[in-house]
Amino acid sequence: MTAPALATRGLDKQFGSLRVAQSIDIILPQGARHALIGPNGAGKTTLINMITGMLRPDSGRILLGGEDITALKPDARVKKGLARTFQINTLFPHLTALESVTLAVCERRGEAGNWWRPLPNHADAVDEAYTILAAMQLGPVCLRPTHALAYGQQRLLEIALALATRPKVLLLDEPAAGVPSGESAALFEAIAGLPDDITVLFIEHDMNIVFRFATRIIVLVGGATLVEGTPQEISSDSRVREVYLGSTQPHGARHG
Ligand SMILES: Nc1ncnc2c1ncn2[C@@H]1O[C@H](COP(=O)(O)OP(=O)(O)OP(=O)(O)O)[C@@H](O)[C@H]1O
Repeated sequence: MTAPALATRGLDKQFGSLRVAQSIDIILPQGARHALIGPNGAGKTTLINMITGMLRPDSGRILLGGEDITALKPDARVKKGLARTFQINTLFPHLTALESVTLAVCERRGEAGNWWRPLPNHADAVDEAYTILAAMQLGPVCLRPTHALAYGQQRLLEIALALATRPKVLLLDEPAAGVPSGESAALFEAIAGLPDDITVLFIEHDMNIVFRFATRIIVLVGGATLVEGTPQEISSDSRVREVYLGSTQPHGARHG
Protein backbone atom coordinates (compact mmCIF):
# COMPACT_ATOMS: atom_id res chain seq x y z
CA MET A 1 0.00 0.00 0.00
CA THR A 2 1.37 3.46 -0.85
CA ALA A 3 1.97 5.85 2.02
CA PRO A 4 -0.29 8.90 2.21
CA ALA A 5 1.17 12.00 0.57
CA LEU A 6 0.97 13.73 3.95
CA ALA A 7 -0.01 12.62 7.44
CA THR A 8 0.14 14.12 10.90
CA ARG A 9 0.11 12.00 14.05
CA GLY A 10 -0.94 13.44 17.38
CA LEU A 11 0.16 17.03 16.74
CA ASP A 12 -0.08 19.19 19.86
CA LYS A 13 0.67 22.88 20.27
CA GLN A 14 0.05 25.37 23.07
CA PHE A 15 0.62 29.12 23.16
CA GLY A 16 0.79 29.77 26.91
CA SER A 17 -2.42 28.28 28.25
CA LEU A 18 -4.13 28.33 24.83
CA ARG A 19 -4.25 24.89 23.21
CA VAL A 20 -4.22 25.58 19.46
CA ALA A 21 -3.60 21.99 18.34
CA GLN A 22 -4.91 19.00 20.19
CA SER A 23 -3.76 15.61 19.00
CA ILE A 24 -4.36 16.35 15.33
CA ASP A 25 -4.27 13.34 13.00
CA ILE A 26 -4.87 14.13 9.36
CA ILE A 27 -4.24 11.97 6.33
CA LEU A 28 -4.01 13.26 2.77
CA PRO A 29 -3.96 10.39 0.27
CA GLN A 30 -2.03 10.90 -2.97
CA GLY A 31 -3.90 13.29 -5.24
CA ALA A 32 -6.26 14.53 -2.51
CA ARG A 33 -8.11 17.84 -2.81
CA HIS A 34 -8.96 18.41 0.84
CA ALA A 35 -10.25 21.57 2.48
CA LEU A 36 -9.42 22.64 6.01
CA ILE A 37 -12.21 24.73 7.47
CA GLY A 38 -13.17 26.12 10.86
CA PRO A 39 -14.10 29.38 12.55
CA ASN A 40 -11.58 32.20 13.06
CA GLY A 41 -8.92 31.17 15.56
CA ALA A 42 -9.63 27.44 15.14
CA GLY A 43 -5.93 26.78 14.54
CA LYS A 44 -5.90 26.27 10.75
CA THR A 45 -2.87 28.45 9.98
CA THR A 46 -1.09 27.10 13.06
CA LEU A 47 -1.53 23.58 11.69
CA ILE A 48 -0.14 24.61 8.28
CA ASN A 49 2.78 26.36 10.04
CA MET A 50 3.60 23.16 11.92
CA ILE A 51 3.38 21.05 8.78
CA THR A 52 5.73 23.39 6.88
CA GLY A 53 8.17 23.68 9.78
CA MET A 54 7.62 27.37 10.55
CA LEU A 55 6.34 26.35 13.97
CA ARG A 56 7.56 23.46 16.09
CA PRO A 57 4.83 21.22 17.54
CA ASP A 58 5.03 20.45 21.26
CA SER A 59 4.57 16.80 20.35
CA GLY A 60 3.49 14.63 17.45
CA ARG A 61 4.88 13.72 14.05
CA ILE A 62 4.58 14.84 10.43
CA LEU A 63 5.07 12.34 7.62
CA LEU A 64 5.61 13.30 3.98
CA GLY A 65 5.15 10.31 1.70
CA GLY A 66 5.75 8.10 4.76
CA GLU A 67 9.01 9.85 5.70
CA ASP A 68 9.20 11.55 9.10
CA ILE A 69 9.99 15.22 8.42
CA THR A 70 9.17 16.55 11.91
CA ALA A 71 12.76 17.57 12.63
CA LEU A 72 13.47 19.17 9.24
CA LYS A 73 13.77 22.93 8.66
CA PRO A 74 11.24 24.58 6.31
CA ASP A 75 13.64 24.79 3.33
CA ALA A 76 14.52 21.11 3.66
CA ARG A 77 10.79 20.28 3.59
CA VAL A 78 10.39 22.34 0.41
CA LYS A 79 13.21 20.35 -1.19
CA LYS A 80 11.37 17.15 -0.26
CA GLY A 81 8.24 18.36 -2.05
CA LEU A 82 6.19 20.37 0.44
CA ALA A 83 5.14 23.84 -0.76
CA ARG A 84 2.76 26.46 0.59
CA THR A 85 1.24 29.82 -0.13
CA PHE A 86 0.44 32.48 2.46
CA GLN A 87 -2.70 34.47 3.30
CA ILE A 88 -0.82 37.68 2.58
CA ASN A 89 0.78 38.76 -0.67
CA THR A 90 4.54 38.03 -0.65
CA LEU A 91 5.40 38.97 -4.26
CA PHE A 92 8.09 41.24 -5.75
CA PRO A 93 5.98 44.05 -7.29
CA HIS A 94 8.45 45.21 -9.96
CA LEU A 95 9.43 41.86 -11.47
CA THR A 96 7.34 40.44 -14.26
CA ALA A 97 5.43 37.24 -13.57
CA LEU A 98 7.83 35.41 -15.91
CA GLU A 99 10.90 36.81 -14.12
CA SER A 100 9.53 35.86 -10.70
CA VAL A 101 8.73 32.27 -11.64
CA THR A 102 12.00 31.89 -13.60
CA LEU A 103 13.84 33.03 -10.48
CA ALA A 104 11.97 30.41 -8.43
CA VAL A 105 12.82 27.70 -10.99
CA CYS A 106 16.51 28.77 -10.91
CA GLU A 107 16.40 28.68 -7.10
CA ARG A 108 15.11 25.11 -7.15
CA ARG A 109 17.86 24.12 -9.57
CA GLY A 110 20.54 25.74 -7.44
CA GLU A 111 21.23 28.35 -10.15
CA ALA A 112 19.83 31.36 -8.29
CA GLY A 113 23.31 32.89 -7.80
CA ASN A 114 23.33 34.11 -11.40
CA TRP A 115 19.60 34.54 -11.97
CA TRP A 116 20.10 38.23 -12.85
CA ARG A 117 21.77 37.32 -16.14
CA PRO A 118 19.47 38.13 -19.09
CA LEU A 119 16.55 35.71 -19.28
CA PRO A 120 17.67 34.13 -22.60
CA ASN A 121 20.67 32.68 -20.69
CA HIS A 122 18.20 30.61 -18.72
CA ALA A 123 16.16 29.30 -21.65
CA ASP A 124 15.19 26.01 -19.97
CA ALA A 125 14.14 27.76 -16.80
CA VAL A 126 12.16 30.33 -18.78
CA ASP A 127 10.38 27.53 -20.69
CA GLU A 128 9.49 25.77 -17.47
CA ALA A 129 8.32 29.03 -15.87
CA TYR A 130 6.13 29.82 -18.86
CA THR A 131 4.56 26.34 -18.78
CA ILE A 132 3.67 26.83 -15.11
CA LEU A 133 2.27 30.32 -15.74
CA ALA A 134 0.20 29.08 -18.68
CA ALA A 135 -1.29 26.32 -16.47
CA MET A 136 -2.28 29.05 -14.00
CA GLN A 137 -3.96 31.02 -16.83
CA LEU A 138 -1.23 33.67 -16.64
CA GLY A 139 0.41 33.10 -20.05
CA PRO A 140 -1.05 36.23 -21.68
CA VAL A 141 0.07 38.53 -18.85
CA CYS A 142 3.43 36.93 -18.01
CA LEU A 143 5.45 39.92 -19.25
CA ARG A 144 3.59 42.42 -17.12
CA PRO A 145 5.11 43.63 -13.87
CA THR A 146 3.46 42.02 -10.88
CA HIS A 147 2.04 45.29 -9.55
CA ALA A 148 0.10 45.72 -12.82
CA LEU A 149 -1.67 42.36 -12.48
CA ALA A 150 -5.23 42.09 -11.17
CA TYR A 151 -5.29 40.89 -7.56
CA GLY A 152 -6.70 37.49 -8.53
CA GLN A 153 -3.81 37.11 -11.00
CA GLN A 154 -1.33 37.98 -8.25
CA ARG A 155 -2.78 35.18 -6.13
CA LEU A 156 -2.41 32.79 -9.07
CA LEU A 157 1.20 33.94 -9.41
CA GLU A 158 1.79 32.95 -5.78
CA ILE A 159 0.56 29.46 -6.59
CA ALA A 160 2.78 29.44 -9.70
CA LEU A 161 5.78 30.27 -7.48
CA ALA A 162 4.91 27.38 -5.18
CA LEU A 163 4.59 25.10 -8.23
CA ALA A 164 8.10 26.12 -9.35
CA THR A 165 9.44 24.09 -6.40
CA ARG A 166 7.84 20.97 -8.01
CA PRO A 167 5.76 20.10 -4.96
CA LYS A 168 4.22 16.73 -4.17
CA VAL A 169 2.03 18.41 -1.56
CA LEU A 170 0.72 21.96 -1.89
CA LEU A 171 -0.75 23.79 1.12
CA LEU A 172 -2.83 26.84 0.20
CA ASP A 173 -3.71 29.21 3.04
CA GLU A 174 -6.78 31.12 1.85
CA PRO A 175 -5.60 31.40 -1.77
CA ALA A 176 -8.61 33.55 -2.66
CA ALA A 177 -8.31 35.95 0.30
CA GLY A 178 -8.94 39.50 -0.93
CA VAL A 179 -10.06 38.34 -4.38
CA PRO A 180 -13.48 39.64 -5.47
CA SER A 181 -15.99 36.82 -4.91
CA GLY A 182 -16.82 36.64 -8.63
CA GLU A 183 -13.18 35.79 -9.43
CA SER A 184 -12.45 33.22 -6.75
CA ALA A 185 -14.15 30.36 -8.64
CA ALA A 186 -11.80 30.98 -11.61
CA LEU A 187 -8.86 30.81 -9.23
CA PHE A 188 -10.09 27.51 -7.82
CA GLU A 189 -10.71 26.18 -11.34
CA ALA A 190 -6.97 26.65 -11.94
CA ILE A 191 -6.21 24.82 -8.67
CA ALA A 192 -8.63 22.02 -9.60
CA GLY A 193 -6.79 21.63 -12.91
CA LEU A 194 -3.47 20.82 -11.22
CA PRO A 195 -2.11 17.36 -12.08
CA ASP A 196 -3.17 14.46 -9.85
CA ASP A 197 0.38 13.87 -8.66
CA ILE A 198 0.11 17.09 -6.67
CA THR A 199 -1.82 16.62 -3.43
CA VAL A 200 -3.64 19.75 -2.24
CA LEU A 201 -4.87 20.95 1.15
CA PHE A 202 -6.52 24.36 1.13
CA ILE A 203 -7.92 26.66 3.79
CA GLU A 204 -10.98 28.53 2.59
CA HIS A 205 -13.79 30.39 4.33
CA ASP A 206 -16.24 30.58 1.44
CA MET A 207 -18.36 27.45 1.83
CA ASN A 208 -19.68 27.60 -1.72
CA ILE A 209 -16.10 27.24 -2.93
CA VAL A 210 -15.28 24.55 -0.37
CA PHE A 211 -18.28 22.41 -1.31
CA ARG A 212 -17.57 22.82 -4.99
CA PHE A 213 -13.85 22.06 -5.05
CA ALA A 214 -12.98 19.87 -2.04
CA THR A 215 -13.31 16.10 -2.25
CA ARG A 216 -13.07 15.85 1.54
CA ILE A 217 -13.34 18.43 4.29
CA ILE A 218 -11.59 18.55 7.67
CA VAL A 219 -13.38 20.71 10.24
CA LEU A 220 -11.16 22.17 12.94
CA VAL A 221 -12.66 23.77 16.05
CA GLY A 222 -10.70 24.95 19.08
CA GLY A 223 -7.52 23.29 17.83
CA ALA A 224 -9.12 19.84 17.49
CA THR A 225 -10.64 17.96 14.56
CA LEU A 226 -14.41 18.09 15.01
CA VAL A 227 -15.19 15.90 12.03
CA GLU A 228 -13.83 14.91 8.61
CA GLY A 229 -15.88 13.75 5.66
CA THR A 230 -17.16 14.28 2.15
CA PRO A 231 -18.88 17.58 1.33
CA GLN A 232 -22.22 15.78 1.60
CA GLU A 233 -21.39 14.35 5.03
CA ILE A 234 -20.13 17.71 6.30
CA SER A 235 -23.11 19.67 4.98
CA SER A 236 -25.50 17.38 6.82
CA ASP A 237 -23.48 17.12 10.05
CA SER A 238 -25.39 18.74 12.89
CA ARG A 239 -22.21 19.56 14.87
CA VAL A 240 -20.82 21.49 11.89
CA ARG A 241 -24.09 23.35 11.41
CA GLU A 242 -24.04 24.31 15.05
CA VAL A 243 -20.48 25.64 14.89
CA TYR A 244 -21.13 27.65 11.76
CA LEU A 245 -24.64 28.92 11.97
CA GLY A 246 -26.17 27.72 15.18
CA SER A 247 -28.02 24.86 13.49
CA THR A 248 -28.77 26.04 9.93
CA GLN A 249 -26.90 24.90 6.81
CA PRO A 250 -23.16 25.57 6.46
CA HIS A 251 -23.72 26.11 2.72
CA GLY A 252 -22.98 29.70 1.83
CA ALA A 253 -21.76 30.53 5.33
CA ARG A 254 -18.79 32.83 5.43
CA HIS A 255 -16.59 33.22 8.48
CA GLY A 256 -13.70 35.65 8.56
N1 LIG B 1 2.45 33.10 17.71
C1 LIG B 1 1.33 33.08 18.45
N2 LIG B 1 1.35 33.35 19.77
C2 LIG B 1 0.23 33.31 20.52
N3 LIG B 1 -0.99 32.97 20.05
C3 LIG B 1 -1.07 32.70 18.73
C4 LIG B 1 0.07 32.73 17.86
N4 LIG B 1 -0.33 32.39 16.61
C5 LIG B 1 -1.66 32.17 16.69
N5 LIG B 1 -2.10 32.35 17.95
C6 LIG B 1 -3.46 32.14 18.43
O1 LIG B 1 -3.77 30.79 18.15
C7 LIG B 1 -5.14 30.65 17.75
C8 LIG B 1 -5.22 29.97 16.41
O2 LIG B 1 -4.74 30.87 15.42
P1 LIG B 1 -4.71 30.50 13.88
O3 LIG B 1 -4.17 31.69 13.14
O4 LIG B 1 -4.01 29.21 13.69
O5 LIG B 1 -6.26 30.31 13.56
P2 LIG B 1 -6.99 30.20 12.17
O6 LIG B 1 -7.97 29.07 12.29
O7 LIG B 1 -6.01 30.12 11.06
O8 LIG B 1 -7.78 31.59 12.12
P3 LIG B 1 -8.21 32.54 10.86
O9 LIG B 1 -9.33 31.83 10.18
O10 LIG B 1 -8.66 33.79 11.54
O11 LIG B 1 -6.99 32.73 9.99
C9 LIG B 1 -5.73 32.06 17.77
O12 LIG B 1 -6.39 32.25 19.01
C10 LIG B 1 -4.51 32.95 17.66
O13 LIG B 1 -4.74 34.20 18.27
